[in-house]
Amino acid sequence: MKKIIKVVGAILIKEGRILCAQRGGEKSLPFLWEFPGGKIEQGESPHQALIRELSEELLIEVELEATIFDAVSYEYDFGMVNLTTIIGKLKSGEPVLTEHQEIRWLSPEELFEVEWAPADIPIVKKLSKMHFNQ
Ligand SMILES: Nc1nc2c([nH]c(=O)n2[C@H]2C[C@H](O)[C@@H](COP(=O)(O)OP(=O)(O)OP(=O)(O)O)O2)c(=O)[nH]1
Repeated sequence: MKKIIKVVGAILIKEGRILCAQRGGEKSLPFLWEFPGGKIEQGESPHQALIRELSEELLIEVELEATIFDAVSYEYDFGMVNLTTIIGKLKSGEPVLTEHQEIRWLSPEELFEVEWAPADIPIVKKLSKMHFNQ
């Protein structure tokens, strides 16, 4: 039985575009693209973990939707990632890269121009067919 890694990622929307982040080269899944976020710590809700992670890794404050957008599981060689995603928007600050290699605001139809972490594919597929007004 693989270890279960609970992760939460943000689908941050601005002017119809989605914030996409490229992982660093020294991490697991090097240079693949992901939704910014990270591991949920003991006792945290996904929302609490996401607010903490985004303030730590991108130095931003966000407003999150109350409901979960989607959740998927993917078995990597290092463990089973349970990825929960939540839609939100920037409340203050502009993203500052402290861990990521690069960030891009991509429109839904541009999402597959970058190479995503395998766990994210079903979520990215769903988003690529959507349209965001703000
Ligand atoms: N934040 C985030 N992580 C993702 C996504 N998709 C996906 O497979 N993951 C994986 C990568 C990591 O294994 C884990 C997230 O943990 P983390 O953000 O704390 O990762 P990390 O690179 O600092 O940790 P590590 O795996 O190198 O120990 O979930 C995603 O969209 N967003």
